[in-house]
Amino acid sequence: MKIGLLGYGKMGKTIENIALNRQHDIALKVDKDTESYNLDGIDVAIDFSTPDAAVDNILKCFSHNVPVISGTTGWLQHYDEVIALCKEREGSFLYASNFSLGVNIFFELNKTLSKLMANLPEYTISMEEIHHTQKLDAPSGTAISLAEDIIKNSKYGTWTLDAAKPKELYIDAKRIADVPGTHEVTYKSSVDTISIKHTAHNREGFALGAVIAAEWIAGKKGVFTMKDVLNIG
Ligand SMILES: NC(=O)C1=CN([C@@H]2O[C@H](COP(=O)(O)OP(=O)(O)OC[C@H]3O[C@@H](n4cnc5c(N)ncnc54)[C@H](OP(=O)(O)O)[C@@H]3O)[C@@H](O)[C@H]2O)C=CC1
Ligand SMILES: O=C(O)C1=N[C@H](C(=O)O)C[C@H](O)C1
Repeated sequence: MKIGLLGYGKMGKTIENIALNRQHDIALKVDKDTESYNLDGIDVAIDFSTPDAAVDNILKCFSHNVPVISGTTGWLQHYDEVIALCKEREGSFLYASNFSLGVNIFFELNKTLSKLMANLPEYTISMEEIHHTQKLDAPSGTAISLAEDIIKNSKYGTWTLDAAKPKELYIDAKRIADVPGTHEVTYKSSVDTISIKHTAHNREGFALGAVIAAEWIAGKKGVFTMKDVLNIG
């Protein structure tokens, strides 16, 4: 498969190694200095760029009829318009806030736990996410996905980064050098604490999931999620 890497930073380079090991060609590498790029002959594009660049990259793939998967976070205020354009242009698109198998299992655990806790208002829920200091967005896309699933089954109407808003689900977004990505959800009452936690040890799980998703979407049309790829949940 000929892969185009839209974004060739920490994730783009990790994806390149895994894709080459799985016998794919990296036919295009795009970074901030790329003035324009040509998608001719690309089977699937993989976007791990920046919050400001992701939407343009994705729309360009729709225009050139190239299936695209995106792991870039921090652009979700445009998600609905991107999906509408994908459908209008009969494109192929998959966004995941986190491509790792472990986090996708963690998403399912989080949903199950939130349903079990739905009628127990004595528990206060909070979240913590920790990432490296180069990360541009906060909270992480993964934390937003977890929060949205918790909110559906809780008294909270929205999430917040402000600990002084007790009616909202608090996400403590910490930035510490070299941390690839840690997420924890905690339910606390006066008598006990329940918590679930996922810790990424490196970026390889994210990158392998992205390459598996790229292999899966090749030749398909539509809007997909990692649940379609992994057949879980
Ligand atoms: N969904 C998931 O599983 C995961 C998602 N992420 C997300 O992926 C994104 C990238 O992460 P990471 O690789 O760590 O970040 P990096 O900062 O290491 O890489 C970003 C890359 O995007 C490039 N870039 C900047 N502008 C453009 C543009 N207009 N078009 C194409 N590329 C551009 C940068 O170029 P230059 O090098 O020249 O600056 C750089 O190569 C982030 O949003 C992050 O949150 C990260 C890990 C897992
Ligand atoms: O920027 C990162 O590094 C990561 N970003 C994703 C997110 O925002 O959730 C996924 C992962 O946690 C690493």
